Amino acid sequence: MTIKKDASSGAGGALQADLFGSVGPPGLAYAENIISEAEERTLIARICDARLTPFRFQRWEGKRLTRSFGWTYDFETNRFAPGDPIPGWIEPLRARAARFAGLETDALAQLLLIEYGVGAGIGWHRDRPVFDHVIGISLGARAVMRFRRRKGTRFERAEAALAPRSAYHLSGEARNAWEHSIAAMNEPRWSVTFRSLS
Ligand SMILES: O=C(O)CCC(=O)C(=O)O
Ligand SMILES: [Fe+2]
Repeated sequence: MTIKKDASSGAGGALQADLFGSVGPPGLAYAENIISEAEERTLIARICDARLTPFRFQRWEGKRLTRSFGWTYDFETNRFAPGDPIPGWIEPLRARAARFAGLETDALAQLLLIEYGVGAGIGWHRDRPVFDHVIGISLGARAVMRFRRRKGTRFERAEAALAPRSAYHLSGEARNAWEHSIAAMNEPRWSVTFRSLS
C-alpha cells in the first residue's frame, strides 16, 4: 500500500494509508498539502507565463508542454548541457522540495515545468541517468502515476495517486528499477519537477 505522509502533520507525523489502496514501489515518498491553494494558483499562473513548448522527440510531438532550467537534456541529441538559470519565483518551492526530500536546496540543480492539457500524458520511462533524485509537485487535476518493472516475461505493477498540491520523491528502487508514466489527463495538470545530478 502506498504510504502517504501529510506534511501538515510535521516530520515524523502520522502515516496513513492511501485512500485508493494503491501500491507504490520502495523509494517512493509522498506528502500532501506542501503548498496552499493560493500558492498553487500563483504557481500555475507563473508556469503559464513561462513560455513552455511542446515536447519533441524526432518527428513525434508530445501533447505536453515543457521547459527546463538549470540543466537541459536534449532527447534528440542526448546532449546534456547547462540551461537557463532557475527563476527566482520558484525558489521558495525549491527549498520546500529539498526539505521534503532531505536534500540541500542547491542540490536540486534542474527544474522542469510541464503543462498537461486535456489528452496529454507521459509514456513509460525512467528519468535519464544523468539525474539522481526526482521530486515532483503536482498542480491542478489529480493524476495517477503508474509504475512497472519487468519480472521475467511479465510486469510487476504499482501506482500512486498524485493529489494537487502534493509532492513525491523518487529515489532508490522507485527511481532506478521501475519505469513510471501518467495516463492522458481529462483535465489540465501542471507539474514542477526538481532533480539532483548524479
Ligand atoms: O508530471 C510528472 O509529475 C512526471 C513527469 C516525469 O515523469 C518526467 O518528466 O520525467
Ligand atoms: Fe519521469
